[in-house]
Amino acid sequence: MACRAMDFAVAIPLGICSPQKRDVKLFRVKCSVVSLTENAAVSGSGGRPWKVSDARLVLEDGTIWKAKSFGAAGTQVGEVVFNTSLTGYQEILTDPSYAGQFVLMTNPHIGNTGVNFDDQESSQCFLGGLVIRSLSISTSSWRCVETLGDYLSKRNIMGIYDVDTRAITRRLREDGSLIGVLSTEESKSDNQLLEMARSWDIVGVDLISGVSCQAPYEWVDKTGNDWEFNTNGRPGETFKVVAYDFGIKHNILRRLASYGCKITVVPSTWPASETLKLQPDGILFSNGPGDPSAVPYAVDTVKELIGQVPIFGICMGHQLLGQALGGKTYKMKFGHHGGNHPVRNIKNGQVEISSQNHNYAVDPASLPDGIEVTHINLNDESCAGLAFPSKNIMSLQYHPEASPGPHDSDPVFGEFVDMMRRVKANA
Ligand SMILES: NC(=O)CC[C@H](N)C(=O)O
Repeated sequence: MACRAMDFAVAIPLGICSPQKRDVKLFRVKCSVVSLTENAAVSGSGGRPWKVSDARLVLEDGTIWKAKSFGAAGTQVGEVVFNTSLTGYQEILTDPSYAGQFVLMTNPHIGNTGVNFDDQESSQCFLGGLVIRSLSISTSSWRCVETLGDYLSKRNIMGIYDVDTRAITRRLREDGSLIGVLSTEESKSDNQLLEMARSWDIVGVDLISGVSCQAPYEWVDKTGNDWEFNTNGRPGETFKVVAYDFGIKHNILRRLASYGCKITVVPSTWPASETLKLQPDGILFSNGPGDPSAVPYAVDTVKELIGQVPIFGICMGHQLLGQALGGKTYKMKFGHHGGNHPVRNIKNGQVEISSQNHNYAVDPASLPDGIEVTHINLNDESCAGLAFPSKNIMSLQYHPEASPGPHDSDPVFGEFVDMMRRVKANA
């Protein structure tokens, strides 16, 4: 890695700007830049380590936010959601549940650790784009293999920076998630982009079919020894799990493998009858993008499998279980997205600091008798977990596989294994 001192022009906002007009002052500072190669530091114009060009984010409420682009150029429509994680931008970029969405990071400083290929949650970026306040002018991490900008460019994902993310977040908190259009194309007028935003919708769209695997496969990767944090109580026996891929994150598979599961991953449309032929000890319904009401075929599959073998649902999987059990899901105002959301585990009274990414939730009042709410989101008291003990079902609305710093939610994988062991022993 090469390290050199360079001059950079840095835009500093003077006070709070209106969305239409930025009042910025440029001054030059001396910075130390760590680049991946001698040339990579000057991949953009004017000696800057990133490409600089004008971009706009046009929201369906008619506001226009001037920004600079990095990553891919073009025009893209999506739903804007804000994520309160301080870091983990790479896991966010590769979480298939963000398909169709622009992720706005509330942490203003993004990109400083670059990107590595070990932390990916899937092999692709499915999100619509990334919206950040400040793109780090230097990249420094022993694990880094690429800058964030280069990573996005190669994957044709748009990013914008130098935008007032705090003001947009406040708007989303007041008005709820909004559809927006990101564009680097000067030929498109503001009105054209606004029209695009207003004529697009994410509700009712099956986004799962675009992210699920095409054919079943066996998961072989394990949580590497360096990263393993839970070596206690590992069962000696192996449990066969079929994992439905609605947009599955690799760490769900790694944590299941770490707890002794042998996993077959199957596509979202995989018939229940074929799953039962594999004689699994348990079934996992994964996370996934979009509206659970847009995938009735998945709800039908879940219905057919309920009561057959122990089931664990995560996020979209939890929502599909909620519907399959006769309950309703609803769209939240701006959802939960971040690595620092408190959840109360009602079973043991403990509070878990959790990773979350969802815009829909299960309405617990709509569920039939016998189903228990096991977890509550402490930010808004919404349902964060369910159990249906008589049918050996458990589910979480958030992401126990994520390691947003704490590993508070990891033991739930052990609970799933215990449930499979119990059922196997009584068979
Ligand atoms: N992470 C997920 O599985 C998200 C579920 C669903 N797409 C939602 O937004 O609520």
